[in-house]
Amino acid sequence: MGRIGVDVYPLQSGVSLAEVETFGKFLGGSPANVAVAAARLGRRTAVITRTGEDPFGEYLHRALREFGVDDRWVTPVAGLPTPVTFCEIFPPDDFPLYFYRQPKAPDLVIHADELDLDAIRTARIFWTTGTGLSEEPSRSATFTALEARAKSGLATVFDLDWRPMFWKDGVTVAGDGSVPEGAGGPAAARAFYERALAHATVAVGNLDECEVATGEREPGAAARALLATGVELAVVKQGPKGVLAMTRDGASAEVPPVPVDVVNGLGAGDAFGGALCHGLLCGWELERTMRYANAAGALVASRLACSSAMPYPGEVDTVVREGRA
Ligand SMILES: Nc1ncnc2c1ncn2[C@@H]1O[C@H](COP(=O)(O)OP(=O)(O)O)[C@@H](O)[C@H]1O
Ligand SMILES: O=C(O)C[C@@H](O)[C@H](O)C(=O)COP(=O)(O)O
Repeated sequence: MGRIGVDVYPLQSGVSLAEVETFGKFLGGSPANVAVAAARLGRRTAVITRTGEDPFGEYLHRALREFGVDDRWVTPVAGLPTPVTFCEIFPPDDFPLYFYRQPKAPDLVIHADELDLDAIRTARIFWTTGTGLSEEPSRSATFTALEARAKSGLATVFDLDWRPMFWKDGVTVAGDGSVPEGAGGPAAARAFYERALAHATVAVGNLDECEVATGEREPGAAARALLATGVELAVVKQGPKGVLAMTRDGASAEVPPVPVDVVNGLGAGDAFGGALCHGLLCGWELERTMRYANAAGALVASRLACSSAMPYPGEVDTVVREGRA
């Protein structure tokens, strides 16, 4: 549940958008990418989101269906354009994103009373992200969905997904923990993140995101701080440094990165997420799941796109086996 948009990515690397001449068009938006990634690995997936009532919205429906992702819970919002996202590609580690989500992204207009709570309750995995908490009515809808999951005994993943540009800065959280509508910044985000994590069983984030959510950026301390919010599994992604995961019952797995020639690091986290879902659904032990997700992330870092670059099981198996993407 959450963000969707059209990624308009340069077909030239190492140049600023001012110089790019040609672009490719891809389905994007982190949670939508995660659904695509899990579908590529053979899972039955769906997304809950909204698009504009425009040709890009139509494209996203078509792309979801082509990827095998159920689009029945994707509805149009009249009067708002489908968001587009540009990036610049400066390998190996600089990939600035330029989000065009004005005046408001349709995916932040998800209303709680329009949710199919039966479907949300019974999904074997429910995945949502921090961006959904950045504005109303999406914030309340995200909490409603998470609350519906709370006693399900099924995996509920909260992806910290910190995108500061979606949060309005400059207003601090009031003493009672409430935040005026439209106010934001990391302090406000943390209060909402804590509330979301209280309903989640799995937390996943990169180091910047862990710092926003917990104040910690040393991987072990961040994982422990996430566990302290009540989740059963904390996953700290470290980009080219691999991943650390810890469970509430004391297990941990630290997996080194798979060496890779990076083309575009964007989407690695979402590939990782889809593979994490696959490992959880397979019931694999922690270390195996982390190695698999790590390999899926590295594979997408070696490719230009996000959604259409998500790997098939044979590709991930080969990287796990050979230790190189
Ligand atoms: N340059 C890279 N080399 C090898 N593995 C990578 C690289 N970038 C990402 N990965 C893998 O993908 C995972 C997610 O990437 P990361 O950049 O940490 O997430 P996000 O995209 O959410 O910030 C990493 O934990 C790692 O397993
Ligand atoms: O998340 C977005 O809205 C932009 C995405 O479309 C893009 O695919 C991306 O940045 C993926 O995020 P990541 O996997 O966390 O790098």
